Amino acid sequence: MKTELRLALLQMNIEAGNPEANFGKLKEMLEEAVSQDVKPDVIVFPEMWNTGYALTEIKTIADREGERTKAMLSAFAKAHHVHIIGGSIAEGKAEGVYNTIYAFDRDGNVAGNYSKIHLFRLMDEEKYLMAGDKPGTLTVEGEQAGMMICYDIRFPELARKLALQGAKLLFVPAEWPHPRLHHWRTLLTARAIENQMFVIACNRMGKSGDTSFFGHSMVLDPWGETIAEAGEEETVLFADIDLSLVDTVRNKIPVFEDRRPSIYADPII
Ligand SMILES: O=C(O)CCC(=O)C(=O)O
Repeated sequence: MKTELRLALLQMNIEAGNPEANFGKLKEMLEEAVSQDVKPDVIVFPEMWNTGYALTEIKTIADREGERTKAMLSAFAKAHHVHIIGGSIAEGKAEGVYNTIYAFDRDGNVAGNYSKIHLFRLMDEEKYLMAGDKPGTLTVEGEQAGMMICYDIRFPELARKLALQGAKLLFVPAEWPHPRLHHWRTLLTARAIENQMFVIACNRMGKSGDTSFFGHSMVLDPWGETIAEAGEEETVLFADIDLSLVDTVRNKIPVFEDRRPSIYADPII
């Protein structure tokens, strides 16, 4: 298993209500990511990349059971022998639409999935989307990893639960808009420092109605240092990480051994 990994984050524009255009854009950016001399080991996309926040029509345009997305991403992962954390999609199910990540291993098998637990009321998500009810985990190169989506990063309990389950990496697809860049950077950095894990956060850029999204996709190491950060433009952000740094940091400052959950933790954490 490799410990040194090259990551590629597809910081893309998303056309609200136009899955055809978004599938086309994603395909172009995937090709760009794998056309480099040094191939990525893991590719990550933003939140709701298939439909954007076209919530009033989301039931009609959501991907039924994620079938189209799974077919495309599984084939790509297998063809290029790459892990894919497939951003999130609007996924249509009998009971409603979920905001769901599908992740794939290098052979194109589904490695994990996660439906957003915390719906963001400022964008009316709770009126149109169903909330997931379980944390999202997977393994990447034999190491545990977790998945959260956008607003979820305001809930440190979820990241801590994933870290306690062994996650060394946390993937965060997002559609995080202006003006809250300070919150984005600070919350991601805090999740990395307090859990001593890599945080890999892929945000969209571009506009949707009156809302503009600032990009600034980021990769943070277990010290909370920024390994890579994009600007506001459409781009593939590359970053090289060494997973062994997680154990180095956890051994140096043994936060997980020093916890006193009997004093302050909710009994279910
Ligand atoms: O929490 C925030 O400020 C942004 C969250 C958000 O845009 C989302 O979850 O879609």
